[in-house]
Amino acid sequence: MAISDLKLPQGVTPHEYRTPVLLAEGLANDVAEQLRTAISARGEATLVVSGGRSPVAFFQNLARQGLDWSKVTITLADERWVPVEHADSNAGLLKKYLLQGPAAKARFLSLYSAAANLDAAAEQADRLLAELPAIDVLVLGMGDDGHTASLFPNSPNLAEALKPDGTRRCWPMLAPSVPRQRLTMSRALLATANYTVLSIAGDSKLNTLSEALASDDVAGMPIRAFLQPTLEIYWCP
Ligand SMILES: O=C(O)[C@H](O)[C@@H](O)[C@H](O)[C@H](O)COP(=O)(O)O
Repeated sequence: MAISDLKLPQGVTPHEYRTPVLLAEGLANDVAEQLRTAISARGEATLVVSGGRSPVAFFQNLARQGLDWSKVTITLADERWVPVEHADSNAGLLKKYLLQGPAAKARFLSLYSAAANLDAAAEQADRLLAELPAIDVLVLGMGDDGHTASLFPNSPNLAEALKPDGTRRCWPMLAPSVPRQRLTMSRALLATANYTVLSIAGDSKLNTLSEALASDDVAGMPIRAFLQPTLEIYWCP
């Protein structure tokens, strides 16, 4: 199966690449172009990315792009509630692969804080995100269970975090896998992005996407909240 075999809703555009290397290059070029356009228009740009295992090559390619990184604010769609030195920290991943060379000049906003507990950390991140300028580019990933960001099926707070008109920007969430304690941007905040990308690789993610397209039960598979105009889906086998 290829992404061209799926019947995508109007306004959801597939971008197919032959290999993960080509996808990482293509996505980095397109994201950089969006950021340059935002800087020309407003004098600044805001990028929200996801963590996980797959975005490393994309981050490395993006860090090499010529743009005025001092005008870019970067933050995460979601974070594991662990300090930046921890192997599972998404901020740690960004520091290692994206905030390097000229891209180290970007302003990074961390969702993580060493608060008393996860709820307090989410409240602190919520206050921080009130300062986030308009999101120009959002890059989402997707898990095989249909989660995106840290909007996990069956997590406490999921219904609140998925409210299309919710006013809270960050929620504490529990993932089924370690580290379980997560912080996620709400659906309502994520939905404000001007250019939204879903970046996925491999057949199993394509099967998950196909399953997600077959129903509109958003709580069952939170990625469904984003399978609507406008979304750019980057995929490679
Ligand atoms: O911190 C995280 O884990 C994420 O932001 C998460 O939503 C991720 O994007 C998906 O789990 C897909 O991860 P992979 O792309 O590594 O498979």
